[in-house]
Amino acid sequence: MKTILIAKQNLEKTYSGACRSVHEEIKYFHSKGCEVHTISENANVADIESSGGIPHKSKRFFWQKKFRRRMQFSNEALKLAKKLKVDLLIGQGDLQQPDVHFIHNCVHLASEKVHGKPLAKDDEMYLTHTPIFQNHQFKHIVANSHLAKNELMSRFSIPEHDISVIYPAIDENQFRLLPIEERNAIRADLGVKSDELLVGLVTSGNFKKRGVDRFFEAISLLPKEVAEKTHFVFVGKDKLSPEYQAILDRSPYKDRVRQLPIINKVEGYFNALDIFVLPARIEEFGRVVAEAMACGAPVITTKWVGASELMKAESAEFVYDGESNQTLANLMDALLSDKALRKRVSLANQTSAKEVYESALEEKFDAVFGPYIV
Ligand SMILES: Nc1nc2c(ncn2[C@@H]2O[C@H](COP(=O)(O)OP(=O)(O)O[C@H]3O[C@H](CO)[C@@H](O)[C@H](O)[C@@H]3O)[C@@H](O)[C@H]2O)c(=O)[nH]1
Ligand SMILES: O=P(O)(O)OC[C@H]1O[C@](O)(CO)[C@@H](O)[C@@H]1O
Repeated sequence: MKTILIAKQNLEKTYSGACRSVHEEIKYFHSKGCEVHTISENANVADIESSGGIPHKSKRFFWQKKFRRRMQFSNEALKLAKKLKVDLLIGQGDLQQPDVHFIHNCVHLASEKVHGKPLAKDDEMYLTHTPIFQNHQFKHIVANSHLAKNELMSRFSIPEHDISVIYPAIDENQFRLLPIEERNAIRADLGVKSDELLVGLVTSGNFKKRGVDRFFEAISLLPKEVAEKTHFVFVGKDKLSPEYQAILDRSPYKDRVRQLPIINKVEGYFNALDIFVLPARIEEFGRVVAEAMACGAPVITTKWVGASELMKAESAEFVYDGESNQTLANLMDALLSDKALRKRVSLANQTSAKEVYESALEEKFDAVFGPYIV
């Protein structure tokens, strides 16, 4: 039996896309008969055990600066790997010398896209990620999109054969189109009347990265008759900054825009929407896009979102470059004004989302991990 150790500093957050990836990895290796251990500072122990993992808590060096703390975590993980005599050590961007690295964030590109400047050389994330890629401190990388793979190849000259793309998956039993009565009940609970429409942006947080400001600006640019029959919602753990609140306060439709709380059954939000919007400056994959597609939402997003790679044919017309808020407004208007178009794009998205169903993941993992677990 092979022993696997998966390291990630934080394994507590249920709304984090990277944590969800770790659960996919645990379930896969467990299903292959491996003994799967995890190490993290914080863990949702019950969840890890129910996925088939054996959780270990690393010491928390909370008094240390962030980067030093990351290095301590990395060392703790390496120590445990030695003790358990693991056959395969898997990192998620915060382990310095894994066998295989799942990369969730392109921190250098993100700094350029979100803040308009290179990542500072003393930034915690620069110090953590740069040596891994520059010094080739891995045997293989799993990137969560072609966008991420291309970035790693072009910035760090990593050879193409060292990187596989495996899109994060969606649980098709959770993220699916609900019966119309249930969808209508959720909409009614959200205060949407039968002749009104609902547009939403759902994310884990980091509103600037996800372009929440662009969403607000575009709402203001909608034709009055369209905006006044539509509700707009955004979901994420962050509080609006004063700058973003000011954008909203200037909007003629500010009373139609609301933040909704993070809830367990997030698929209810996707099912309630007439359009899902993610005008992100960068999103390496963006599970929320795939989840919204599987729940039948037409999606508007940018070419800087990895999951836009799933959007085909007519749906691909709703992938834009992210720069112009007028373009975003026009795309929203086109969908809000045309029920038949919404229906076509919804059906196309539901079909495309099948590419990332959890049931299709085993084959993709086999291709990468087969040689490690035979
Ligand atoms: N339960 C619950 N989950 C939520 C809620 N809001 C968001 N989430 C969940 O939080 C997850 C967010 O995942 P991503 O959209 O992928 O973003 P991320 O947390 O920043 O994840 C990072 O890693 C991912 C996996 O590689 C990447 O897909 C992503 O681009 C990013 O780099 C999704 O599964 C989404 O359903 C909520 O209200 N309730
Ligand atoms: O959203 P989370 O769960 O904090 O994880 C984000 C990911 O970003 C990193 O902090 C940097 O890539 C990783 O360590 C982690 O896997």
